[in-house]
Amino acid sequence: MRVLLVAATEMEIMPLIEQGIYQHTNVTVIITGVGVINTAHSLTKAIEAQKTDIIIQAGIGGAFESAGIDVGDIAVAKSDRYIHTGVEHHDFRLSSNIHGHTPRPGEFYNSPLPFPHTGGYDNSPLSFTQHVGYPNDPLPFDLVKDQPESREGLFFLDSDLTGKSKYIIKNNLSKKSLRYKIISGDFLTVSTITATSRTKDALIQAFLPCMESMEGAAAAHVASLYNIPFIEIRAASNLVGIRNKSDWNIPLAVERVCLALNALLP
Ligand SMILES: O=C(O)c1cccc(C(=O)CC[C@H]2O[C@@H](n3cnc4c(=O)[nH]cnc43)[C@H](O)[C@@H]2O)c1
Repeated sequence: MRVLLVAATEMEIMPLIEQGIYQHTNVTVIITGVGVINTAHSLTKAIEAQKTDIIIQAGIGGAFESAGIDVGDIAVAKSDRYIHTGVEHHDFRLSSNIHGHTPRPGEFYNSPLPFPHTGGYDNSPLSFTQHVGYPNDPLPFDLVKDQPESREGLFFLDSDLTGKSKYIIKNNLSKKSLRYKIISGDFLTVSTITATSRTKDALIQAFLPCMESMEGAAAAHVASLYNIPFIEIRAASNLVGIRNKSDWNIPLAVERVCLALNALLP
C-alpha cells in the first residue's frame, strides 16, 4: 500500500524524519507549506506523479477546549470544513427580542445600543443583530460534484477509516504510560488563526468543532476530487482563542502526533 504522508512543515513530523521516514519504501512524505493553497498545490502534484492508495495528513492544531481536549491531546478528523465557504447573510437584522426572529447558530448579537435608535426601521429603541459569518448559507453549486455538503465547504472523512485509526493509535499508545486523550471529531480549516474569544465562541456555536488548522479541508478536498481515502490526525499545540504563546506547547504536540503516526504507518 502506497501512503502519502502530508504535513505543512518539516517541524511537525521532525521525529519521524530523524527516524528515517524518507527512506521508508511505502511512504512518500510531502511537506506542503502552510495554508490551503500550498496544500492543494503540493498534494495535487504528488498524486499526479505517483500511485497513491491513502493520504494521511498530520500536524499540530488548535484545540477547542469545549470538545474536552487540551494541549498535547490527539484528534482524528471525522470531517473538515472551510469555515468561509457559502453565501453571506445580511450584515444587520433586527433583533429577535423585538421582532421574534429566531437566531441561527453562529449569529452574534451585539448588546443593545445605549441610546434609542431613531430613523431606519420603526423609530423604536432597537438593538441590532450582527452576524459574524458562521455558518454561511450553502453555495448554490457543489464544490465537488455530487457532494452536496461541499456547498458548505464541508468534507466528510471515511468513518470506518477514522474509527480504525483512532482504535489503532489508542491501543498502541496505551502501552506507553502517557497522560493524554484521543478523540475523533469535526475539524475546521481557517486562513486566519482564531485569536479572540468572540470568534472562538461563534465557531463553537456554529460547528461544535474539536480542532482548528490551516490545511485540513484543502487536503480533504483534493483527496475527494481524486477519490483517495484520507485520514487527518493532529495533536493540539494550543487552545483556540486568545493567543498567548506562553501557553503553547509545540514540542509536545509534535511528539504526540508522531507517536500516533508511528502507530499507524505500515
Ligand atoms: O506565532 C508563532 O511564532 C508561531 C510559531 C510556530 C507555529 C505557529 C503557528 O501558528 C502554526 C501554524 C501551523 O500550525 C497549525 N496550527 C496550530 N495551531 C493552530 C491554531 O490555533 N489555528 C490554526 N492553525 C493552527 C496550522 O495548521 C499551521 O500549519 C506560530
